[in-house]
Amino acid sequence: MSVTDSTSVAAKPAEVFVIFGISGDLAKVMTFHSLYRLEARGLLDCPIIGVAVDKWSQDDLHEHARVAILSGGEKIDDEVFDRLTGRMSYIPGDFGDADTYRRVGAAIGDVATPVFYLEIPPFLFGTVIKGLADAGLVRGGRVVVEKPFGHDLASAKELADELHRSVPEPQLFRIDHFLGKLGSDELQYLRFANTILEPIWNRSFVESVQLTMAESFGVEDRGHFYDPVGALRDVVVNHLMQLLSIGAMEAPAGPDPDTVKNAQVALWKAVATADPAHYVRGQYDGYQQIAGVAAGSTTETYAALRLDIDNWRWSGVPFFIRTGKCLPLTQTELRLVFRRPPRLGTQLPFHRAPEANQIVIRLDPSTGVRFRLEARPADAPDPDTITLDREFAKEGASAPAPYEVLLHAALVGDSTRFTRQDGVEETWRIMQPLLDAPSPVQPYAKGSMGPAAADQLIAEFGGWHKPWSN
Ligand SMILES: NC(=O)C1=CN([C@@H]2O[C@H](COP(=O)(O)OP(=O)(O)OC[C@H]3O[C@@H](n4cnc5c(N)ncnc54)[C@H](OP(=O)(O)O)[C@@H]3O)[C@@H](O)[C@H]2O)C=CC1
Ligand SMILES: O=C1O[C@H](COP(=O)(O)O)[C@@H](O)[C@H](O)[C@H]1O
Repeated sequence: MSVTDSTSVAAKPAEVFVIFGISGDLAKVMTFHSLYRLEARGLLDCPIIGVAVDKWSQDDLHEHARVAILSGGEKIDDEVFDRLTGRMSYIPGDFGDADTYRRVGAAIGDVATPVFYLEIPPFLFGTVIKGLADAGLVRGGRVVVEKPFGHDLASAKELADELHRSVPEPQLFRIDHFLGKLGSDELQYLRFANTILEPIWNRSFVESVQLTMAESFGVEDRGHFYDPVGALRDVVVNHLMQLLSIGAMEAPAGPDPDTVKNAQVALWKAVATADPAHYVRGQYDGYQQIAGVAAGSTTETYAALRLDIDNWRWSGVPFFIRTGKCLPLTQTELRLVFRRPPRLGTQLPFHRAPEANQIVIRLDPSTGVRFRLEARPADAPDPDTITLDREFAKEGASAPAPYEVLLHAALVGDSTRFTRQDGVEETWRIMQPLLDAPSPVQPYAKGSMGPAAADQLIAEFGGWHKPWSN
């Protein structure tokens, strides 16, 4: 079976959900809370078994769940909480010990469709997957794995080879939480459901595209994790490449998971490998003092790069990507900058050349769309740029969080929002030259928009636009 074939596993709902690593940080910040919210919405209907090394009692498990849900900002409804904890149990065990899998097997019984969620460090993926496979537990079920999927192209292939020895590709669900974001859906819908947008979403009308993921916080509490990784591996090769594909791909020819993924992969295949000459790396002042950061570290906390897509839709339109920690705001957006209009043939005595139109799709911190247009306000001497903004959700409205969306999709067996191995390899292929020949890292002040060199990267295309924030 090839890595591009994931349709052969029919979408059967999970009969049991087994979480390896339930004592970890991700479970604390995301999993318990997401499961609670799914329970509240009536979307859970199978037992949940947590597995980790710690010797937790059933009460410990419930207490961890309660603390995690409360610290996620949720007000606990006792009836929902009791229903959730009523379906949860815990198995302590060493991931390297065959007896752990025997006990998991005894707990799940002879179900045909178990779902295993591996929220564990990646060096343990192989051990746990082999343990499950050797114990005959994977069956017709699914194994959900967390990022990172390798640290470069070669290691991504090695990891896949290791996983495929125990679990075929169609049964592997790789999480990229950007695919669970509401904004990713909204961007797709906006693009393909509007007759006035699709015809202009190409090189005939668009001059350049800017993708910004700015974060106002640093990595103070996770220097150990971040320092060997850096911005390119942490968010560009995965999250921002997903966003790029959704913003630039052709409309999928159908809604089934493989057809959607084929459209994404086709887009990535058309992206030229990145050029180190068009790559700027930055590091915020003070980063080196963080616990867990190596002395003299050259890890980037900021990355800006240019990508070129060699296909009929995008040839000649540069895509500029930037992301950074400790920037002035937290905001993620995709911005299309259109070509300028020609000289105006109007008789009106206007002194100002029109600006290029822009369409901005914002994904975070809230979702929305902005149109920047030229207009002639009645009360002004000259025309001006006006903005037409629309938030996609009412303030305070609570949409499903990405992990809620993704865990539910894994439970029901819909693989559309999970990354396929050929896509993983394409995105590493694009970034590999930047890993092989990283440009020198440049310092930048906390609260700035990154190093000045990033402005040079985009200077001939009008510079970076200030992100749309409220
Ligand atoms: N934390 C986050 O916000 C995010 C994490 N991820 C990914 O999710 C996965 C899990 O992350 P996270 O929860 O932060 O990881 P943790 O380090 O908190 O560990 C997760 C689980 O693995 C166990 N574990 C860790 N190291 C070992 C070891 N050497 N031997 C045996 N068990 C071990 C932990 O046990 P114990 O509790 O006893 O240490 C825990 O149960 C990783 O792949 C990470 O990249 C992805 C996105 C966000
Ligand atoms: O995976 C990661 O993503 C977060 C950003 O995700 P968001 O949903 O909060 O926008 C990033 O801060 C983190 O460094 C990275 O590991």
